[in-house]
Amino acid sequence: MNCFDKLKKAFSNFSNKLLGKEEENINKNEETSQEVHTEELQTNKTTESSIEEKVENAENKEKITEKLNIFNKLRYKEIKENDISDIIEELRMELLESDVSLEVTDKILEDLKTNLIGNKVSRSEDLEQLIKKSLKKSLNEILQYNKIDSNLVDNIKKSPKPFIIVFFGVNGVGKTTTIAKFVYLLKKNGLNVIIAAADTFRAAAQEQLAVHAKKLEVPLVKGKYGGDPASVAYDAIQSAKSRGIDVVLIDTAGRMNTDKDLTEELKRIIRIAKPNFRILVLDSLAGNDALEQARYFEDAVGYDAVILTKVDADAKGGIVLSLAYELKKPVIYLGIGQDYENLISFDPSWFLDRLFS
Ligand SMILES: Nc1nc2c(ncn2[C@@H]2O[C@H](COP(=O)(O)OP(=O)(O)OP(=O)(O)O)[C@@H](O)[C@H]2O)c(=O)[nH]1
Repeated sequence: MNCFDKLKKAFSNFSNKLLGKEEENINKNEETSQEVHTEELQTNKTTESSIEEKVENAENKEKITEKLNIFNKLRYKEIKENDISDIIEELRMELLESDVSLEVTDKILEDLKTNLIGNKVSRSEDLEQLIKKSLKKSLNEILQYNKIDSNLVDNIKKSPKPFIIVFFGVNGVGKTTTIAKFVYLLKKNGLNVIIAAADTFRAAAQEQLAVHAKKLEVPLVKGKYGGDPASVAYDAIQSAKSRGIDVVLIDTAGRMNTDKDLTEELKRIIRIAKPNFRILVLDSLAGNDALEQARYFEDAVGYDAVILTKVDADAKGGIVLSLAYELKKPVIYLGIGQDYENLISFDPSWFLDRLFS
């Protein structure tokens, strides 16, 4: 699965540039171009313009090599801010491009500067370790809000029944699909479930959930198109109570931050259903918009945790850090495909391993 690769690459690029590892590649490329050059000379095909090009390439190469040779310049000397400022700026760009927010990027780079500047290193391995240690420590601090004591399924098992969860988020992020995956997970854990199709706004949403409910063999409480979603949630909860069902999952209509009426409606569903747990569903491909959505829903209704969907579609990963650091919200599951089993627990250690393996 390709995910978080961009973020991983940003960190490894920083390390490689500082250690001059890329120089080896440039030298290899240079050898190849020398061979081509010799061939050209032999066949007498060298033109004036190609010579000019080569001079220019050689000059560029010199500049790049000088830049890449940072470690050789730093060896045995105290690292100064000036020595690393260029590659710190390059890392800043790469982190921002990986959906890491400004605030989180600043923290990572400040930590990196604090840990590197003033140090003396004689071996490249020591510098590599120093960089890795600094980055891992920063990310661990950032991700501390992701370290929750026990997972949601265990919490549900320990709590009084029915345990009520409401899912919300903007249109098309994957709420309905995620609910279906969550039903599958709960059933696998021996819990029985009822779904409240409280999206009475989008006609097809009820049918989409009905298909899942049938396949997963769980009861579904539907509402009329345009009807009151809060009463659908209420009916499902009453039904769960009378039938001894463990968990009520409430699907809600997708709503944009501009939908004032739908936001009021969501507040009403929450007031009436009194959920034990509120989940914001975010699309990992939404970039900075996802962070904006997270801020909006926090101000509007508040939530306990995030499920990040479509991570299988080469998610960049920065959003996980921004959510934890800026909103103090944990990501608890990742959607990694469209099948029921494509929902995995998010584990910060797994995330760090993925970035630094
Ligand atoms: N690749 C991939 N696709 C996903 C994932 N989760 C959901 N999708 C797809 O995203 C699309 C939208 O999913 P829905 O579950 O309908 O989204 P929704 O948030 O309920 O949509 P609205 O009710 O319109 O707001 C569908 O095509 C899903 O199959 C995931 O983890 N990975």
